[in-house]
Amino acid sequence: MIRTSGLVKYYGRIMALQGLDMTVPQGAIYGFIGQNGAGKTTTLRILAGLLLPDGGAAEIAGYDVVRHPRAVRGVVGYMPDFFGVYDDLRVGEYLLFYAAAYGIRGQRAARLRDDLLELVELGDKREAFVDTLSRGMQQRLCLARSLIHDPQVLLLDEPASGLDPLARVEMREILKELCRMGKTIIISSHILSELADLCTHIGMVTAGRIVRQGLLHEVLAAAHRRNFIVRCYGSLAPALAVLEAWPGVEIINTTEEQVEFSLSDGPAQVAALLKEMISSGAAVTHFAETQQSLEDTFLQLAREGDKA
Ligand SMILES: Nc1ncnc2c1ncn2[C@@H]1O[C@H](COP(=O)(O)OP(=O)(O)OP(=O)(O)O)[C@@H](O)[C@H]1O
Repeated sequence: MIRTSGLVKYYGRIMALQGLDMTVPQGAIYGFIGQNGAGKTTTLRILAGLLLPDGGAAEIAGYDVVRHPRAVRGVVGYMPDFFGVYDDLRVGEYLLFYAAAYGIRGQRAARLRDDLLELVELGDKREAFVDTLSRGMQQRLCLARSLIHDPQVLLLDEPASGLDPLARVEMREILKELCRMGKTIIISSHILSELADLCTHIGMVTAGRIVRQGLLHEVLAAAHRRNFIVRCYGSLAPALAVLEAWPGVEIINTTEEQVEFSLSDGPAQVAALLKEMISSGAAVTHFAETQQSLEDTFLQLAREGDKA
């Protein structure tokens, strides 16, 4: 449905995209996760046909974004991370204005306006001035605007940014409804946990490259190193010496009381490691696994991506 290969984009000397390969299957809600400056907006703008790449290729619903920009704009709805609203324009007029830009007028436009306002739960705000809406309502109006030409694909740049928790839940419910309607959706965010219970797929971008992508649960499972904490009675040095020599161990943090480390091995290796610590003289009082948060998983993936 959406595919980029080796996508490259420069801003002057800055190489914002460094060969980005993205694959988004039809009907997916694809969480496009990356820290500030990773290249999310640049990728989405290229996919929306608003920016030309300097190298590589991108295709949406069979259309090449460089060779068929008009066709691409017809199948894509784009919601930017920053958008302006107009003074002295009512909510209903705002949507009619965008409908007219797509050549939709008259009764058809009025019906569309009402249906879209219903979908984004702004039915009772039709006559309100756009600049009096709350941030969450403006985001939903912008989403309605991006749906005006019934696009198959939605590109949403940080749609939940600046929203309070309730407004986030409302946005999430609308996106799930759009997914049920058969849309393919890319949502960018720098917060993995924000997308984890919404997305079917995930792509993690670091420094202009995708470092992991695929089904959400597969990406998380592949990334899932397990974190442990070990404490000793007396010196930690014997335990630390074993950890430093053990293949696959990454020491995360050492204090006077404890060592925190991560390991990707299964239970047999974990047991062997503990046994080795004890036989090398460590008086282990505590050896336990800690819960790794989604954010930790993301940071770890980003680190692994940087090393690759
Ligand atoms: N118009 C521009 N001129 C110069 N550099 C730019 C421009 N737009 C983006 N960049 C740079 O390109 C890189 C990627 O930026 P991009 O906005 O695509 O990242 P992002 O992942 O969307 O970040 P954010 O979450 O902060 O929006 C960054 O280093 C950024 O500073």
